[in-house]
Amino acid sequence: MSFTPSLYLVTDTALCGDRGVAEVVRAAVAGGVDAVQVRAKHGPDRDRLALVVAVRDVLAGTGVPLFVNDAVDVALVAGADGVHLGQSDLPAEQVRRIAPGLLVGLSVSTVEQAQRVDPAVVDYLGVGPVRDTATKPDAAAALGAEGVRAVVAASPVPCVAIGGIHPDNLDPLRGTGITGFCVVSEICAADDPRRAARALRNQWDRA
Ligand SMILES: Cc1ncc(COP(=O)(O)OP(=O)(O)O)c(N)n1
Ligand SMILES: Cc1nc(C(=O)O)sc1CCOP(=O)(O)O
Ligand SMILES: [Mg+2]
Repeated sequence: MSFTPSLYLVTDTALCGDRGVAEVVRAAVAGGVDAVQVRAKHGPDRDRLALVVAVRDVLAGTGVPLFVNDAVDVALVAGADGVHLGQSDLPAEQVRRIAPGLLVGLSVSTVEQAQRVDPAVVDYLGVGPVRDTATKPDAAAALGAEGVRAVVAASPVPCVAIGGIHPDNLDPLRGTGITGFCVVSEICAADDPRRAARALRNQWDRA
């Protein structure tokens, strides 16, 4: 299956606040989000699993695929659709071997990393960061739109851009070859996540 989302939400539990991640996801999907990744970097696996299951239940019947950040075991136990791996996470080859039913996403921030991707084991790339972002202080150097274009050109699989993407800097990403883009804070920290998602989706679809 080819994974080519337009608007991919990556969750941040703290930014979602008292509303909870699952309710923010529900609103964001109503606004046009077409892929979701649960990214919970802190806390016990039991809590991570409960969060993924809650989001899975919100997404049931919507057709929106669910990814889990980093944790292949949690993705399998929760019945998620895929896992997103970074350059320091488990190698994609091994993950594909032990979990052939999961979609696999991989983070890249250089042309060389994209050139090394095996399309038999990786389904899509997260290319970033586009801009510096407080959401991931340990991200690589910002690529800008031209950097994203170069990485996408080197990739054998579909790419989404990530990192510091907001309405005021989205348009330059058009024409870089990405199929879509990811946001965390623009939706998770929004007063109205549905409206924020709808605005991003309309802006992107207005190609
Ligand atoms: C779609 C997408 N792209 C990139 C990332 C970043 O993954 P990683 O480099 O492993 O960093 P953490 O998210 O684990 O801090 C992502 N999560 N999703
Ligand atoms: C999770 C993540 N990965 C990145 C990468 O560059 O790989 S940047 C990032 C955080 C993106 O958050 P925001 O939309 O709030 O800037
Ligand atoms: Mg990771």
